[in-house]
Amino acid sequence: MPVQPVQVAVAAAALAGKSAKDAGKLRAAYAAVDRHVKDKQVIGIGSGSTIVFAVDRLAERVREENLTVQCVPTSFQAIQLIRQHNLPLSDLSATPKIDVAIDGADEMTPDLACIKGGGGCLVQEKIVAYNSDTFVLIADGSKESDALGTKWTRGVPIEVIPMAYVPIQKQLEGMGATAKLRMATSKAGPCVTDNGNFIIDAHFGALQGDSLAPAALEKTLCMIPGVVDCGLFVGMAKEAFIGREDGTVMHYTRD
Ligand SMILES: O=C(CO)[C@H](O)[C@H](O)COP(=O)(O)O
Repeated sequence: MPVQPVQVAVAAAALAGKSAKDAGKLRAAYAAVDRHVKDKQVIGIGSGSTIVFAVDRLAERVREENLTVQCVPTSFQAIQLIRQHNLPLSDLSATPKIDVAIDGADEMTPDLACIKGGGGCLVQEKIVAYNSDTFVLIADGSKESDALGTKWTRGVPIEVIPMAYVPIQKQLEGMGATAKLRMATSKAGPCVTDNGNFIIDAHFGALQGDSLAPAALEKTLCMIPGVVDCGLFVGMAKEAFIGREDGTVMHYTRD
């Protein structure tokens, strides 16, 4: 898969006080917005900490260039971000065809397969990505990996219907995974997604070999009754912008 460095223009003020990691997220986000966003587009807005920088840049461009865009959110967090920046909020009913969706990732391989859902928004993220012409990942350099499951060891996030979580957890353990029900922070009990479901984080080790290859595992997981979707995104992203701590931004493209 081709990968090459790209130039990104970022004002020094935007980087002031940022850690090298956050500066990497910001540069990646700006690179994606500057290369992909055009007037009159419908834009999918991902979730997480990196997308915050992308929405900042998007709002800046909309103001400065007088762009007309529609924003389709992937989570309640994304709705709030869109509203806070006074960007036009849309949804898949009003604008079912998305021109470009931009989103973060928890771990990504050079073929642009990734694990998503660290922030618990994987279901809507996958729906928005699937309905976009171009799905672009943005991340800092800590997300680059040779094999999924080796850097992001918290497990593949799997959104499940609450009444089914125990049998699904047992089935995942039978497949050799460490499967944990994600618990909420600042609230007693499980983490409840924007869709009213639970999340099981299933760590299988490195996702390699016949049955654990990301594409095969994604299909297997999604076939389990009660699973709504999983955080393996395979063959979806066409490009990725990765902001490394040395200040470079690497641009990955998939044929
Ligand atoms: O999938 C996600 C949320 O469900 C995020 O995109 C992913 O967790 C990356 O987050 P961050 O940008 O904070 O590293």
